[in-house]
Amino acid sequence: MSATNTAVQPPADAAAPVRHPEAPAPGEPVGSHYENCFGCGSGQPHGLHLATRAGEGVNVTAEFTVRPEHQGAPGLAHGGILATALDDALGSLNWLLRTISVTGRLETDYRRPVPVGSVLHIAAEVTAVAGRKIYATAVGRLGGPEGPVAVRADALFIEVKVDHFIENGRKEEIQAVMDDPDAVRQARAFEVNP
Ligand SMILES: CCCCCCCCCCCCCC(=O)SCCNC(=O)CCNC(=O)[C@H](O)C(C)(C)COP(=O)(O)OP(=O)(O)OC[C@H]1O[C@@H](n2cnc3c(N)ncnc32)[C@H](O)[C@@H]1OP(=O)(O)O
Repeated sequence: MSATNTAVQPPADAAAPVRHPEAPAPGEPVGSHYENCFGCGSGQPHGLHLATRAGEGVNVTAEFTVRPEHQGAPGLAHGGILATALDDALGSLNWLLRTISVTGRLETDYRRPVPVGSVLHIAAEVTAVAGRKIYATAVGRLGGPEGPVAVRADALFIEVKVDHFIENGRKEEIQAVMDDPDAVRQARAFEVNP
């Protein structure tokens, strides 16, 4: 079944995505953007701890191991958690484009239940770019990277500046990030994207 909303489908005049020359090399881990991120941060005990690697194109692969704290129904992953896993893998595509963008829309199809203990093998890629709009898609498979599809999503990400976070985030967390000069330098560098 394909997406139903045209908002997540690129317009005919959208451009093909371009892998940034300073993107992580194929096979390299794509680091977490923030240690307290529920999707990829190491500082969240119940988080998803997504392990993501760069692909050869404008794409990534990631694995998410479903733990008991991720349940919705007994023994099964919560659907919102699965959407989070896809959303986070899609968010890590920022590192391939070297942009900063946030999810505007995420349309998810659930095809198979995902048991606790299983590994969701995620593949995500940017399909097109139109101005600030980044169109991307992600799929999560069970049993291996070629296994049956359990969940998939089409997404629209919107490019933002670092100020998006500074102006909207809670002061305590923003201040903590601002106190780390490396984090600020890295984030600002993403704003300069020839
Ligand atoms: C210092 C720390 C750095 C940390 C870095 C972390 C990086 C990454 C983290 C990743 C973590 C994982 C990922 C996460 O969890 S990201 C977290 C979840 N997402 C959010 O919190 C985003 C909340 N939304 C917003 O902030 C604003 O709405 C944004 C910024 C998205 C747009 O507001 P803005 O005022 O800027 O722009 P605009 O309103 O003029 O819209 C622009 C264009 O886009 C179109 N449009 C917009 N929305 C939608 C929509 N829903 N469907 C269809 N179209 C939509 C709109 O029609 C327009 O089109 P056009 O009229 O031009 O044709």
